Amino acid sequence: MADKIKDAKIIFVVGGPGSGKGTQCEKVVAKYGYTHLSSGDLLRAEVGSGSERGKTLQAIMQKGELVPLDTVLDMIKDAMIAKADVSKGFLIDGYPREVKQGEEFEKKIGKPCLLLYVDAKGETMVKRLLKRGETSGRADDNEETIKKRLDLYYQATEPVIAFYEGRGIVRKVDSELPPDEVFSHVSKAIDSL
Ligand SMILES: Nc1ncnc2c1ncn2[C@H]1C[C@H](O)[C@@H](COP(=O)(O)OP(=O)(O)OP(=O)(O)O)O1
Ligand SMILES: Nc1ncnc2c1ncn2[C@H]1C[C@H](O)[C@@H](COP(=O)(O)O)O1
Ligand SMILES: [Mg+2]
Repeated sequence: MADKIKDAKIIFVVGGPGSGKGTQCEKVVAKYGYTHLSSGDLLRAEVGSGSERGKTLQAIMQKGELVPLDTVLDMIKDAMIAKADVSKGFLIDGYPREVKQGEEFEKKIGKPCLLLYVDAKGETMVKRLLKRGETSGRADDNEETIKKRLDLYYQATEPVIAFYEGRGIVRKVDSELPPDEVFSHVSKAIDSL
């Protein structure tokens, strides 16, 4: 089954909570027709299904913690396989969250050709998430959980960027700029592939 995706074009989209990963991915989908898979969205879909597994996931996500690696990797892999025949490339948004996740992804799925690093200041991310929380309905868009998500990002996810910098595949975009300006830099990174 995994043979179907072994040669797929894979882009990791990494950045802090509220940095603008999802916003940029939507624009990439519109321009390049890539398949956008957000690990957070896949997990929220499972929560929304009302399953027992969803209940366990909800409790973890509400606390701003990471769900177990195998759970999230299996979900991504299944979603990739489901789209393999029609996909021009995959945007994996919100994964890897820690170096181990990247290593396991490469063992079970394949290697990324690009890591798009969506960078914004901590205070900007907090402001954006509090604003988003007014309408998002996301249980983790509240002050207490945002702080935990941000701390975890700096502690566990920033080392992922350093790891892939060693491979020369990281392109950093300044997400303090307006979304369309950020996207012009994202486009340059993708066009350089
Ligand atoms: N460049 C930008 N300038 C101003 N606002 C932005 C920008 N990019 C995104 N936003 C807004 C849209 C959302 O309301 C909010 C968070 O963006 P979003 O794309 O959902 O972040 P994200 O996907 O990185 O967050 P999360 O990790 O929580 O899923 O900020
Ligand atoms: N890659 C992931 N590993 C573990 N947990 C994850 C991953 N992606 C999402 N999650 C959980 C934990 C996050 O706080 C929530 C929301 O994710 P988001 O990318 O902000 O939508 O889901
Ligand atoms: Mg998102």
